[in-house]
Amino acid sequence: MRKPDGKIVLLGDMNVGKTSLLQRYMERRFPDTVSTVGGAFYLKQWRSFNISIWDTAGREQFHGLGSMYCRGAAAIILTYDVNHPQSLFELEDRFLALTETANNDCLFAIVGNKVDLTMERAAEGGEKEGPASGKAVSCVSSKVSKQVHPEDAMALYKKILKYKMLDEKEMPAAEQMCFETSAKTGHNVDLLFETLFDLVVPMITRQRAEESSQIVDIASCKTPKQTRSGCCA
Ligand SMILES: Nc1nc2c(ncn2[C@@H]2O[C@H](COP(=O)(O)OP(=O)(O)OP(=O)(O)O)[C@@H](O)[C@H]2O)c(=O)[nH]1
Ligand SMILES: [Mg+2]
Repeated sequence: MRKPDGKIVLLGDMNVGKTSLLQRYMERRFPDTVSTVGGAFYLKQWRSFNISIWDTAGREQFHGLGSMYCRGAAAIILTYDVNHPQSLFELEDRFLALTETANNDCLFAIVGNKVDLTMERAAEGGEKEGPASGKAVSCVSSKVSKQVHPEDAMALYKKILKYKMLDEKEMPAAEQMCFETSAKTGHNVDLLFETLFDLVVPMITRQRAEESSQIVDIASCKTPKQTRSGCCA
């Protein structure tokens, strides 16, 4: 098997939907999942590059493995559940420290999953009227209002850049790197992965160019003339 050219890692608390997002993207379906044990990866061919995408376990007992999976990562997808604020806090508290082993110029995406479970703002207003209007409230939705807003994710993104001492002007903007997704409906899932692939490919190309410029042509190196050592011959 050819060695992958780049690595992307999904991190985040258990149950936020990391495995489901990856399966939605790679297999175009939303199957039943079981909580991940350890980690697993898919290989994605993007243009002429081979990118590995690693799914990790969110369960606390596997936490120690996280930094191993992040080693050499070109991008990390920090995933939370838009209905559980704690899952966003955990990203900063528990998961950010695991990314120390990633590349120095590693990209970060912050992904709020399960938006399909939240109430559409448009559906809240519009047609819906109270008893005083004489119109019945037409639909009773089982959806709940969103607990975490995109601004919270963008604030975390900016915080991460500061923490990593990355220059905000040189990194992609928060608006580009914070996503709300649904692995169930597929909402924004392709956009998430393909935005990252398009950002990671130039990094791989740059890295290769740097590596090849550092290769020393041994054949062209002349053997230095034998000189007598010592200073007082
Ligand atoms: N409604 C809805 N449910 C989702 C979505 N994504 C995942 N789920 C459900 O959430 C549960 C957990 O999903 P997983 O993908 O296994 O979560 P995980 O983050 O991989 O969890 P760990 O492997 O334990 O870290 C499953 O029951 C999924 O079906 C989504 O976008 N919408
Ligand atoms: Mg999983």
